[in-house]
This record gives sequence, structure tokens and C-alpha cells, in this order.
Amino acid sequence: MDMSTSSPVITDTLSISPPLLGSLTSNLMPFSVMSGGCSSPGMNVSASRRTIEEVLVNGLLDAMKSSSPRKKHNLAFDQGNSPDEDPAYNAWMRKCPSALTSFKQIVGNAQGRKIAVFLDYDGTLSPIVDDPDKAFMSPMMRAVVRNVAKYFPTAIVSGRSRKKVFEFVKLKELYYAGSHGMDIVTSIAEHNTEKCKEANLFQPACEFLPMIDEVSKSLLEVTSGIQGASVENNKFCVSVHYRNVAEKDWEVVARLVNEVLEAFPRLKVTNGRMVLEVRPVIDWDKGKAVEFLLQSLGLNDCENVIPIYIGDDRTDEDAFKVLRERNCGYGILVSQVPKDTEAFYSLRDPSEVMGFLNSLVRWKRHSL
Ligand SMILES: O=P(O)(O)OC[C@H]1O[C@H](O[C@H]2O[C@H](CO)[C@@H](O)[C@H](O)[C@H]2O)[C@H](O)[C@@H](O)[C@@H]1O
Repeated sequence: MDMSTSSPVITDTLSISPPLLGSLTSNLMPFSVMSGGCSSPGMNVSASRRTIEEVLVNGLLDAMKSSSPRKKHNLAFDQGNSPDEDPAYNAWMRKCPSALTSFKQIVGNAQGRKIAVFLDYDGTLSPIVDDPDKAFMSPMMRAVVRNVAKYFPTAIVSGRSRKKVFEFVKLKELYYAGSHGMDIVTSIAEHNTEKCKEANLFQPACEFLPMIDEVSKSLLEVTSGIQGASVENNKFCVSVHYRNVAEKDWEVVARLVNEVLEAFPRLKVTNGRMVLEVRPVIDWDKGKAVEFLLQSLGLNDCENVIPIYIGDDRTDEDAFKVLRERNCGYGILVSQVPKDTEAFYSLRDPSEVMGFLNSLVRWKRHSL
């Protein structure tokens, strides 16, 4: 991928057809449709607009509900049973086996090749908690990640702002891609680099900074009356959290986000784990960020490099997809419930992630 000439910024607004809008449980919801002329002949323009608004709000609401997978799958272990007792989970595990039990196979393929490690943060290195400001990583996990970075080039790829995720991880020996990969530092120990266009900094959505600030303020204002809702400015994207909002109020959240986004046709909303993520409509995601890092770090040679990407969220699927399509390396999904995924392997939770990373370090030490 030649990053020097191509710009990921899409200037044309996307159009989206009503049948597609009906299945908005997928995670891409460009709001530019609001400015497009979708009315059919004979249909009152404002009525058609209202219909589109309803479809968008309902799509958003469906997406919010589907990011609550335990409810969706109604798994046996909801009643306190172990996931191992759940037939659906077991069937899924046959398609997406544990990276721990498949460890020998993974490192067997890595013999004589270099491993590069990419790690999502929330839900991967730290457990999911109600308060996003308290998603701390354990000192033990930090020690393990530090060890991983001693032996393998290691990057954190997070939806958080780069500054915030660095404050949590606190390891200078890593590379960081914040804001879903829209804020990448390609040099170790340059974590104070902030300004656009500085050396070793890649920020493809730089021009969106003022817009993100503006939308962040509007979202904060409109959601201030909703108990439990919170807004997190992640620099090049904004998170609207509804984890602590009563389910009966989710529709209000969807409606308000939808209304605010009407004024920002160059922004779209995707959904993560109990969070709506507002971000620029640009052709850039965690997958592109991984490709960019591999190239910038001289790790683009599929014959000799095995990238391993571990993540728990829908946005991590873009990275899993890149690895699968390149037929190079492995995506590992962190999940306790069956999910459609492009990952090859799975791990249940951050403690299994820690076990896997520890095994990688031990394997490397023994093979030196
Ligand atoms: O790419 P990630 O590093 O996984 O970031 C995605 C979002 O993670 C955070 O939210 C999630 O974790 C919170 C703390 O455990 C939890 O309260 C929230 O419900 C989760 O969605 C982060 O706060 C968001 O800004 C990121 O977009």
C-alpha cells in the first residue's frame, strides 16, 4: 500500500439505499443520506425525510441492542453455567478454536519468521468496566506486555485517543495507534508528539479535528439529561456511551445522536460494546492502520513476518479481515460468546490474553 500519495479522505458523500438501511445491525451508518434526495415522486419531502429518520433511528437502536450479545444469544451460561456446556458456543469454538489450545500450531507456523503483535486495549488488555475512565490494566498484564515488546515489535491499536490509551498502558517501548488507527506514532518513545504533520506521526483525519470538537460538544450537550449517558472525546472520533443508560432510554440516545449527526454529513456512526462511535467518513480503520504500521516498520514481508492481532470489538474485525485477506498472520477474537468473525482463533477474556502473551514470550525465550 503506497501511503505517500493516496489520501484516505473521501470527499464524496456516501449514499445508502432504504433496503440497506433496514439492516443496520452492520456497523456502518453513514449519515450523509440525510442530505441526499431520497424522496420518491408523489411523496411529500418532509414525510419521506421523517421516514428516513425513523429508519436510521431504528437501525441505530437495533445495532445498540445487538451489541449486548448475551441477551441476543440467550446462552446457557447466562444462567450461571460454564460456556463449555453451551452447544452453540462449542460449535463456534470448532470454527474459531482457542489460541491457547492451538498455540503449538500458531508458533509452528512462525518458525524462522518474525512475529509482530497488535493489541486492542479495552476488553483485550483490560476488562470491560462500567466507567470508561477506570478501565485500568493490571500491573501483571503490563509486565507481560512489556516482555512481549522485548521480543516482538508490538503496537496498541485502540479506539481511545492515543494520549488516553498511553496513560493506561504506560509503556514507551510500544507503538500506538489511537482513534481507531487515525492517530499513529511510528517511532518508539515519541509519545508526546501531538501536532498534525509532525515527523513519525500519521493522522489521516487531521482536517476533521475542529469538526470532531464541535460534534463532541453537541453530543455532550444533548445527552446531558440522559441518566448514565456519557461522551468521550477520542480526538479523531467521539464515543457516546450507553452502558449505564436504562434500556428504555436507548431509543432517546439513538434519536439524539441521529439528530446531531444530521448537521455533520461527513461523519458516520459505528457501534461497539455499548458505545456509539462517531467518526469521519474516511477510508481508514484499524485494518488500514495495521497495514500502515507493517509497512512503516519494515514488516510488510508476508513470507518472513507473522502479524498477530488480538481484539474483542467489531472495529477489530477490519484488522482480522486484512490479515485473512493477505493470508498472513492471525486474528484472535476475545469473546465469551459466539460471534461472526474474520479471526482465526479466539480467547475468552483478558486473563486468557495474558496467558497467550506469556506463552509467546516463553516460546521465544526457549527458541533463542
Ligand atoms: O478499540 P478499543 O481500545 O477497544 O476501544 C473501544 C472503546 O473502548 C472503550 O469503551 C469500552 O470499554 C469501556 C471500559 O471498559 C466500557 O465502559 C465501554 O462500554 C466499552 O465500549 C472506550 O471508552 C471507548 O471510547 C472506545 O471507543
